[in-house]
Amino acid sequence: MRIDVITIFPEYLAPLELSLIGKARKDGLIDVHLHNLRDYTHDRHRTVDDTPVGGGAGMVMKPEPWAEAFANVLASGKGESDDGSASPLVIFPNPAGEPFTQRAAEQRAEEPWLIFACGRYEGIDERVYEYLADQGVRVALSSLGDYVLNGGEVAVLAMTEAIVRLVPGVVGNPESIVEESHTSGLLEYPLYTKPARWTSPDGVQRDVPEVLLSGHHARIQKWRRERSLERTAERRPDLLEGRE
Ligand SMILES: CN1CCC[C@H](Cn2ccc3ccc(-c4n[nH]c(N)c4C#N)cc32)C1
Repeated sequence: MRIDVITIFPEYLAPLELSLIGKARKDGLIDVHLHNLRDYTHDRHRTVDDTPVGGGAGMVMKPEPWAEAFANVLASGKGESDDGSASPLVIFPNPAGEPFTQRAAEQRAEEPWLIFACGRYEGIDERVYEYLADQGVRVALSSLGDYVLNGGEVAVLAMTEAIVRLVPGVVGNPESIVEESHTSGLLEYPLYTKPARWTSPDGVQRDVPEVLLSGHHARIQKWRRERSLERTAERRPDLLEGRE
């Protein structure tokens, strides 16, 4: 998988060199390229924004630098993708976008080439989306959640982690991405490790649930499913709507 990120803050994406994603890059499972949108400006101040037409607060990102950046990234990616024919999915993190869910992460993990476009200020001139679509580029607007961030970079970090961990070979034990929250459609069951009895700093002796020490896998599996259903009903009843 190739991932390109266009941003005015490439340093925000430094965490993509760390941990699981960093190792996937070293192992050649993914190829990440960062692009500074300001490199596609031609004025002394490297201007990427201007006032909103029609009035309103804040600034809007100008279309010209984005068009130049996409022309460059699309050309460089086509040249480098394995069969040269991969067509990218361009993802704009956007609070007005479709919710980014585990299902969306699974779908994006199938893509050979993703381009993330990080907006800032009040957002990007609408004509950029229209222009890309008219060029036949697949475009998706995805929202990380129902709250307002200051730009797309934090969303790209989260989306990239959720997507890349599903790429075959990235996570050592594929089993560990099967039972987790949201993959099964339910919230994850409570987790415990050793010691079986922990005396917490307040002096309370806290035991691991007996069933987990029984070695009886069917009972353990039943207990875990019951706890998942219980906490999903309590914290996220919306996930249970429409289930059998
Ligand atoms: C006051 N205005 C309101 C509109 C957004 C402006 C900041 N901004 C500019 C580009 C941009 C991209 C994503 C997000 C964002 N916010 N929340 C999420 N779940 C996002 C996602 N994905 C936010 C962004 C600030």
